[in-house]
Amino acid sequence: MSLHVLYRPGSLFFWLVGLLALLLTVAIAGLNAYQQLQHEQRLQQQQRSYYLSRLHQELNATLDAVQLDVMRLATSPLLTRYLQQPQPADLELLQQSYLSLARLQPDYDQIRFINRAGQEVIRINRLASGDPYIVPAAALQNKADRYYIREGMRLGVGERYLSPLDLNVEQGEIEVPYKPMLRMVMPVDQPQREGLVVINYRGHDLLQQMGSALPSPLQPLLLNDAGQWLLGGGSRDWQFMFTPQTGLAVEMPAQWQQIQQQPRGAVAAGTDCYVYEWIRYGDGEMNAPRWLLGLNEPGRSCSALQTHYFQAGVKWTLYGSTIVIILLLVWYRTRLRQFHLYQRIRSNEQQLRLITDEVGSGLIMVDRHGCTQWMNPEAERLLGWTEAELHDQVLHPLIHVTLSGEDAHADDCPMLKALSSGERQQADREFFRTRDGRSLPVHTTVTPLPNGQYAGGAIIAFNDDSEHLAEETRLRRQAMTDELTGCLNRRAVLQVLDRLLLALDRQPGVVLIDIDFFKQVNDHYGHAAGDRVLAYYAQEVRDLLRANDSFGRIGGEEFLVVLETAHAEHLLQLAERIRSHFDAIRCPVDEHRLHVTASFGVAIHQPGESAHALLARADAALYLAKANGRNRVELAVAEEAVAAG
Ligand SMILES: Nc1nc2c(ncn2[C@@H]2O[C@H](COP(=O)(O)OP(=O)(O)OP(=O)(O)O)[C@@H](O)[C@H]2O)c(=O)[nH]1
Repeated sequence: MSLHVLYRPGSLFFWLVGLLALLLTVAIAGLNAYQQLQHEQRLQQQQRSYYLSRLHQELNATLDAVQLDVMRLATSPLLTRYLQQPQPADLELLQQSYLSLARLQPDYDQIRFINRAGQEVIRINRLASGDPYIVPAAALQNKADRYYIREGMRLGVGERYLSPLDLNVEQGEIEVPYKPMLRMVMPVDQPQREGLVVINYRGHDLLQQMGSALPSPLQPLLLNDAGQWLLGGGSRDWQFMFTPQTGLAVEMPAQWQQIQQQPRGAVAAGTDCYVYEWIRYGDGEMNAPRWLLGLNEPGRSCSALQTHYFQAGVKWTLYGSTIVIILLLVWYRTRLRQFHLYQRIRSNEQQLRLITDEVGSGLIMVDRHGCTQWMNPEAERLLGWTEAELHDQVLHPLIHVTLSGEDAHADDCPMLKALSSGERQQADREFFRTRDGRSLPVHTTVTPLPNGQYAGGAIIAFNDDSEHLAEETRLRRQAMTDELTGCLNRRAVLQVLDRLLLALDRQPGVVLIDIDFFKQVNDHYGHAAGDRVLAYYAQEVRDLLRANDSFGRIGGEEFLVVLETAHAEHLLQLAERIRSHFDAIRCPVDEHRLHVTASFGVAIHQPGESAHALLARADAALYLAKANGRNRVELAVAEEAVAAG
């Protein structure tokens, strides 16, 4: 009957579980956001690498073509022959071949062969229309003071030199419109240094191609080794040609520091993000400047992804936490309800226990097998057993007995009937064996239990019926007893006779006793004295009878003795014994001692004879005794004898 709960709502355990769930949610949201971020970062990295490599390829492809041409010109057999034996015809052939190349490559602004003294030997220029032409010998200049000539002369055999990318300067002035220019130089060695082949490459197309290599809104970036803008800086492009102190070193020194230290990376530039990579064209035989190649992601900060996923992480953490908190609240509410319910059940249980403790009936609960599960104090008191002693004991064979104290049959057990039928059983009179072996009369009701833990079991409610039984017995006895004399009354003694007549193996006999002249006792001593006489002689008769004999008062001063089995002689002897006893004794009434006699009519039952006929014959014998002088015994004659007489 006791209930248990594991924990209260709001207990430490509850909040620990809640906290754990919250932490778990935050951890899952965080981990998820972190994994997503990593995935996105990988994708972003791949995308950036891809776009950078496209720019790089664009640059390489263009410069490879220039390099191929400069190498072809520098190692030309015709040039070798001319240098060994200078012939005007070979010079002209060389000029024509340079001119042809210039026609094929419109981006080649100039193609020159310059001797080791820095003097131009062959020079192809372009007109404003773009058509190439051979610069006449008179217009050829000495370029020994130019930086690219000095750089070229310092190269080893087979090496090349690529100049920085800058704007073309003509006669000390920056040519307008701007003409971005690269110079690729390769020495000519036969085997000693004879001079240099120089191709001036116009970078305009290359920069344009790089500009269109990226999808919008990405923009290519190209800066020189000093961080000065060549491409992608808008108005800052080529600014260094006019003002040397420009570029990233000036614009954003902190980021420039980082850029210089890292071969590749990304830096924030205002609201933009610059993704960069340091590159250098060519292999080990190419002496080329370092460039900063990059792409600009306008309007997108470098930490956009982290910010996005941080915000997503925070958002999902908030969502998750909200859901967890709602679930916790729902859980808390449910637990609270359960707890209140539990408290109510416990309080009901306590009330029920109080009620069952205080109730005047014994209560026993059995399970479906009839085994005791619980009993109240009254049941313990009535039976003398404790709950612990009877717990799980099969109840019926232990306590259910018959009136005579023998074990009751299972078919007659109301508890077993209720368990098997599921119907309430009521029994007005059963007997339970107490612990000390007494038979306790009980009034019992057995109610099956339909639901709950003990479904299929039953509650046995019983009350001590001892007093009721005693009262019943007293009333029954009273109903059979003659109040005045204490012997059986007329109805009871005649019932005894009727019952005996039904038993075939018996031959009952009767003695009818009538006190003589009783009227005179009444008349002389009073009615109360008469009563006392009646009681006195009735007791005297009782004393002379055996236990099996029945004795009752059937009329005013008339009594009947019924013997279960009798012979005429035996019956006559009994009647005579009573008669002589009456005659011999005196009944004390006040100061008097009364001598009272009686007359007796004796009859033996004849087969088939009714009680009425038997009594009629006894009455006839009594009448005869009265008629013959009273204080005597007369045996009734048999029916045939009466008929014969
Ligand atoms: N005191 C008392 N008298 C009773 C009781 N019942 C009947 N009587 C009286 O018993 C008397 C019976 O009288 P009778 O029938 O004439 O018989 P008797 O006087 O005994 O005469 P015999 O039977 O012929 O010897 C009556 O006076 C009744 O009133 C009783 O319970 N108590």
